Amino acid sequence: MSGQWTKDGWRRIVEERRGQGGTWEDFQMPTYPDADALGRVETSLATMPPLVFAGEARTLKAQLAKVCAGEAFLLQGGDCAESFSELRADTIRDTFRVLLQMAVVLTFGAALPIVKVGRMAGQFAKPRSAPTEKINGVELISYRGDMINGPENTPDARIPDPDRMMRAYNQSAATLNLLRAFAAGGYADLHKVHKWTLEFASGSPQAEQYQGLADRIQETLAFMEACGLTGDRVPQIRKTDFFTSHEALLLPYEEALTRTDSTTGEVYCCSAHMLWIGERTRDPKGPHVQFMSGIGNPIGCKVGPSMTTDDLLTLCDAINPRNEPGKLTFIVRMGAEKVLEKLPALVRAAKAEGRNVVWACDPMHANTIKTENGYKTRSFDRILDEVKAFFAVHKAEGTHAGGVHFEMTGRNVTECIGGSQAITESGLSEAYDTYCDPRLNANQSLELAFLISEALKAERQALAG
Ligand SMILES: O=C[C@H](O)[C@H](O)COP(=O)(O)O
Ligand SMILES: C=C(OP(=O)(O)O)C(=O)O
Repeated sequence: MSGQWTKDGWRRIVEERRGQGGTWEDFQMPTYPDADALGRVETSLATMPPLVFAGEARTLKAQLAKVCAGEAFLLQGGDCAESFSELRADTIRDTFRVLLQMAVVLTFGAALPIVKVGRMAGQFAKPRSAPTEKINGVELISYRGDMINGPENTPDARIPDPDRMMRAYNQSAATLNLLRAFAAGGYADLHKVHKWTLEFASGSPQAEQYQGLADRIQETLAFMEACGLTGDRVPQIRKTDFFTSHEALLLPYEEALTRTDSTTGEVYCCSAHMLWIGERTRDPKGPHVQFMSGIGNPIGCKVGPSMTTDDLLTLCDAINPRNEPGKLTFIVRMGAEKVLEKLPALVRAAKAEGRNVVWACDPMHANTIKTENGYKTRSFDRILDEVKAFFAVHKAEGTHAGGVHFEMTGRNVTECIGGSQAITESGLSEAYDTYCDPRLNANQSLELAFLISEALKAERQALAG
């Protein structure tokens, strides 16, 4: 990137493309019909309080540095797309508690701290394969997430509306407020490990397996307390760190929430602790990489099968020029076979060049299929295959399989097929509620966590010889 970075520098790239006949949609952003209204929203967002504090983003970076060193494991998960109509305390709580359950399960397998990052409190913008979609024979502007336009199948709903950014900001603030309260206010206390089981999940094989684990944790806590190691002395027993993340796709919003940290003079995007760049917008010369190259937050970057080693190293230079551990997480989403074929060269190149990166596996995005009855879905087995392949590559390369990234929900949806609940294609219609892509439900998420936990345990035992 040439010249001094500024938070609006990405606009030059968009304008240059527009000068050549391109559009905002070329960069997965909308063309707003009312430019004045957009300007007004940007100005007022820029005066709103930040959603996160830069010091929290640095804490996450420090925890991710431990992942980079093989001393921790990253669990990142949440909705494909958050929605305005589903802002409810129980929805937030249910996703949060499944993430807590998964973290407990993974801690046992990895014998490592689990860094917990939600796709929550800001995941409102979606990249799409096409600018329009045909619904019941009518061509509509594609739905791009509640922060941009509405999901209803009418031409009016699909018009990009900048006021939606303000609503996304407010919903993110409310969600984050509750997440902070849950994380530090007693809900995440390990003594409550039994209470985290969701009512509808009780009786399932995962719930039973989880209850067994919860019993062991209760016994361990009683033993620790007998030894004087109470929650007052070990704060991790009573509360947890929980961070937020989303795809930083809508750059006018991200720019408006970008601030200079008064304690360090560094610039942070204060819309979330961690931001990621999507597979469709990771062009090293594109506006998204340009924007992300100047902010101090930990950054994720999706890595699909077309990633070249040159681009990977260029992205390291652009996003992490100081080669800080914990700054850059590559989130690999290739599909099971392609991971085995394409990931080794990328891992080898980063290793040979001494690049400090976290490697995480997103087994969702390259495994989407469309069923005969018209649903987008993902198969539990394919998801598991991709995770296994990701672990196998890192084992062979002598690198740390650092984490996992899921689209999941704490609700009892039927969007992905398979798992021990054996959801079938014909059963998808029972509770198919996603606004974009299919999510794992609570049981499937926990089941996957147990299977990954076994893989982590095997890795640990193999290393111990
Ligand atoms: O979550 C990822 C993308 O937004 C999503 O897969 C795009 O879906 P589409 O191919 O239906 O546009
Ligand atoms: C759009 C997403 O993923 P990808 O960029 O990998 O397709 C996502 O994670 O929501």
